[in-house]
Parts: sequence; C-alpha cells; structure tokens
Amino acid sequence: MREKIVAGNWKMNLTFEEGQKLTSEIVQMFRDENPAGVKLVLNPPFPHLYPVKKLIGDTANVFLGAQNCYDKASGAYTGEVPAAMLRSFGASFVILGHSERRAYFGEDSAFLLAKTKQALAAGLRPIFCCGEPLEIREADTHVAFVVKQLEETVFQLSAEEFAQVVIAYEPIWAIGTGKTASAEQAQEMHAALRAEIAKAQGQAAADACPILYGGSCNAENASSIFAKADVDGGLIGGASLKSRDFIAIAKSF
Ligand SMILES: O=C[C@H](O)COP(=O)(O)O
Repeated sequence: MREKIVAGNWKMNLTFEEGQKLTSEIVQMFRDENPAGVKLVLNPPFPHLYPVKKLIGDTANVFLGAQNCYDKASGAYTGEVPAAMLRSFGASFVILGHSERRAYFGEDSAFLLAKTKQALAAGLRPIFCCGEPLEIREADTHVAFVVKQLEETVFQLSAEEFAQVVIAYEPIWAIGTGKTASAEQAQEMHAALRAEIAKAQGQAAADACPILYGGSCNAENASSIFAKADVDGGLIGGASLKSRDFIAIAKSF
C-alpha cells in the first residue's frame, strides 16, 4: 500500500490572521472527519511555518511543509532559507522543482538536484514537481519531457535518498487555469513515470513512490483523478486555501 498524500501549496497568499484561521479550520475538520489513511501536508509561505506548526500540534497525519529551500546549509546568503532551519522549525516536507520556481526564478535541474540533496540531508522529504508546458503536450512529447526532468534530478539520488521522495506531476497548462488534466491523462503520465522509476531506481522504489497530481485539482474532480491506479494524491493550489474544499479533496480516495 503506497502512502496517500494531499498537500496544499498556499503559494504567495494569506495574511497571518488568514493563515491561522485556515489552519485551525483544516486541523479541526481533519480531526473530526478523519479521512482514513491520508497524510495531509500544509505548505504555507515561510513566515507562517512556525505558527502553523503550533496549530497542527501533535495532530496525527498532518504535516508541515515549506515551498522552497536553498542549496546551501548556512552562511551569507541574504534572503535565503536552508533546509536544516526549516526542519528545526518543524517542517517535514519541502516543495522543490515547482514550475513557478523554474519559470520565474530560473531554477534548473543542477540547482534543483543540489537543493534536493540539501533537503534530504536535513531530514526533509522533497515533494518534487515535474510537468510539461502546453506546446510540449500538443507536440505529444510530454512523457519524454517529464522523464528528462526526473533523470536530471531525483533519478540521480541514491536508493536510500529516493525512498524519501514524493513526486508531483503538474502539467503547467493545468496550473491555476481551471483546465485540469483528465483522469486518463494523469494516469497515463503517472504510469509512465512509475515505469521509469522502476528502470532508474528498481521496482520496489517504483511500487513505493507516491506520485501526486497537481493542476486545478478540486473537490469536484479529485475523486475521479485519485481513483486511477497510479495517482496517490494531489498537490493542491487554489483549492487548498478553502478549508472545506481541501478536506473534501482529502476525503476523495
Ligand atoms: O502547487 C500546486 C499547483 O501548482 C496547482 O495549483 P492549482 O491547484 O491552483 O492549479
């Protein structure tokens, strides 16, 4: 049985008060409604991390994640935040390789691999994102494009390191657009990635690796996507900012 994970990426949203309200509601609903066997990960912006962790407390199966970390352990890197510091403030996960980081901040595979190694060394589990732009999808080269993103990054890890990795497939054309991939499109890619993981890291690693879908996933479409054999949950943007919707997604397995 693979882990089922629903991770909320708040992106660059919410004031302190809004973040506290949202977290309190999510934690309470999760406790009351107890979606069976699901791990929930809240990934707020950096200033929210510690207060959100305080609200999560010792709630079973609810974890804190960050949206980024740097590729150095410490030092004179003004404005950056290292993985070990995130861990010391209670984070368990970190999102890396998100298409917004790749596009707006020029993050390439070498940098992402270095950041991934830092995260793992600090005891953080990477939620490693991959996904193709629309023109690649239309050219029908999407599987090769996404496989290359993984070959240049997480497939370089040792078996022990890779065992901590969560992969998130996020077709860029579906992010924040309201245009979600169909369940069949998600399954096609997830199955292809699992087959490539088997080649790169072995069948046991492929069988164990959670692969999440992200891109306009919401309370309405989550159950059809999560029903697919190789979809192990979601990385949720917009819908993670609404407590009722986010919990509904967590109950969609
Ligand atoms: O990290 C989350 C993804 O980018 C999906 O965002 P979205 O659910 O708002 O489309």
